[in-house]
Amino acid sequence: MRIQLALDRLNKRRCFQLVEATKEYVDWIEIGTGVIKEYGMEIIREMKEHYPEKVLVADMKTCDAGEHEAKQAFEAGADITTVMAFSANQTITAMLQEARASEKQLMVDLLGVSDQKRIEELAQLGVEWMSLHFGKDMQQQGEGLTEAAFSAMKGLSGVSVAVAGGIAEETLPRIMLHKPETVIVGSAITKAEHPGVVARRMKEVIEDYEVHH
Ligand SMILES: O=C(CO)[C@H](O)[C@H](O)COP(=O)(O)O
Repeated sequence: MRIQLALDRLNKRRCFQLVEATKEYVDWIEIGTGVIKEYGMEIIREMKEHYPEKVLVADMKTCDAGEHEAKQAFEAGADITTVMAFSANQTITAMLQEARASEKQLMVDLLGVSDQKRIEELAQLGVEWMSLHFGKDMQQQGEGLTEAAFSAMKGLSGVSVAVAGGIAEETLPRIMLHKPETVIVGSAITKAEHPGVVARRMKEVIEDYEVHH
């Protein structure tokens, strides 16, 4: 299990400070959608230049014009770009083709999509990464990702799972039970008084779980 640090609702300077403070404990770096809207592809380029060893996720949340947006993200240095699960199959297929041509990857964001048929259809299209996502605004009310959401992912062959949405030190143990390949953590680290300390503790919790399971 790896940690993907999600950089959302932050200015560029703070994004770089947070990566510097947590880089020993996080595996992947995500430039959040709002940060991309603010700074464009430039921040993807700069982050990759500073941290070439890190897998860089551009959370483009594409929903149309897939080929163009995948090219944009990959050419800027992203290793993974994201697309919304409700997008047309043509969008997803075009992005998968771009990803394969550049030897990069596509992650499908399941925000708002829980239909088993759609999830299976995505797998059949050749999607290799899906993220179960409990949205920021939904986090104001509700208990987070349900067992049903995790169940929908069971039995899909060739699909790696990421989980996102309000994951914190307290909720991490419940998430780990489902053994996702990637745990996406934003605010719990980026809004912490000591981001490096929280990232280290979360990494330790994961490592400890992996030793014992
Ligand atoms: O994609 C996102 C928001 O759309 C975030 O990256 C994801 O939800 C993780 O952030 P947080 O831990 O703060 O919820």
